[in-house]
Amino acid sequence: MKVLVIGAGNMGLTYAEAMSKSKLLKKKNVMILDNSPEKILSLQKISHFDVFDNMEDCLPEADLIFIAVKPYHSADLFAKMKSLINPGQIIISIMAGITIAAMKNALGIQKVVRAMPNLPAQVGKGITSYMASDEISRIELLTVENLLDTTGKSIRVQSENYIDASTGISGSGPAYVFYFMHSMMEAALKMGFSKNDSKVLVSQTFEGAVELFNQSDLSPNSWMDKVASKGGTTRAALDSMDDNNVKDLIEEAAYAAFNRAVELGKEK
Ligand SMILES: NC(=O)C1=CN([C@@H]2O[C@H](COP(=O)(O)OP(=O)(O)OC[C@H]3O[C@@H](n4cnc5c(N)ncnc54)[C@H](O)[C@@H]3O)[C@@H](O)[C@H]2O)C=CC1
Ligand SMILES: O=C(O)[C@@H]1CCC=N1
Repeated sequence: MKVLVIGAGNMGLTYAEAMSKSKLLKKKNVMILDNSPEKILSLQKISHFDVFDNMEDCLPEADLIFIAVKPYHSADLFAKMKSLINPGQIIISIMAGITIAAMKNALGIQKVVRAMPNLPAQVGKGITSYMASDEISRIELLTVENLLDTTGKSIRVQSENYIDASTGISGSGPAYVFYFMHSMMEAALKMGFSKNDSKVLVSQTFEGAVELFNQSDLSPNSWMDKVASKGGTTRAALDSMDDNNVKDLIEEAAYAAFNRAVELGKEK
């Protein structure tokens, strides 16, 4: 099996590396295509898979094609792909918003998977939601799932609405966590800690809290109660967050990303 990744950016490169290191594919079975001359130059220096700058040299060879360009580059890309693609090939798109119907229509093919991964895929801790068109067989679906899982975990959903929704939760979610980390690091700096100590205090707090959560069945609320003593410091912080509607604002932010994903799918 040969896989072509189109777009050697944050996500495309992550998938190419994860797949080429996995037992599913040999290094030489992963191809990567980009149209940026600088990207090609840097890839040729470091990468252990075949690098291409010309679609005609790689697309016809591929059984499976990962599309990892920005949504606003998709129309141009589809126009270039259309005459080279064949109906047996499987497309896996990780582009936010771009629907299965739009890809089928633009490429004139039927076997399409739409997936929404996230950036922790770079360290094998990604979470991907995905949905496949009916024309993908069970065996093909298993292969797709195995490839997606080279970057972490995955869930299959039955409606594309959940792909847009998961964009608002897990796709964009790492940035919300970094936002929270940044705010806590700023507070630590203001309190007089060095940059390095601020970083350690915050990162270890996040890592420890996530580990506690993962190793138990307790809800986040139950864990909050374990940290907060009656009349104590944590209660003062949580009350301040409640008074400022932080919970509602976070929910609103997640919905803003969800709605933007839906909008992206409607843009030409
Ligand atoms: N960055 C993230 O955390 C996530 C991104 N995504 C989705 O992944 C996709 C890629 O995002 P990033 O990797 O962050 O973008 P990026 O900008 O890092 O990479 C995109 C790459 O595509 C290349 N490219 C553009 N047009 C091309 C063409 N016609 N042919 C070949 N190569 C072309 C660019 O030169 C660039 O190297 C986006 O559609 C985004 O919605 C999904 C989940 C998470
Ligand atoms: O911001 C974006 O549009 C992409 C999709 C999810 C994460 N990054």
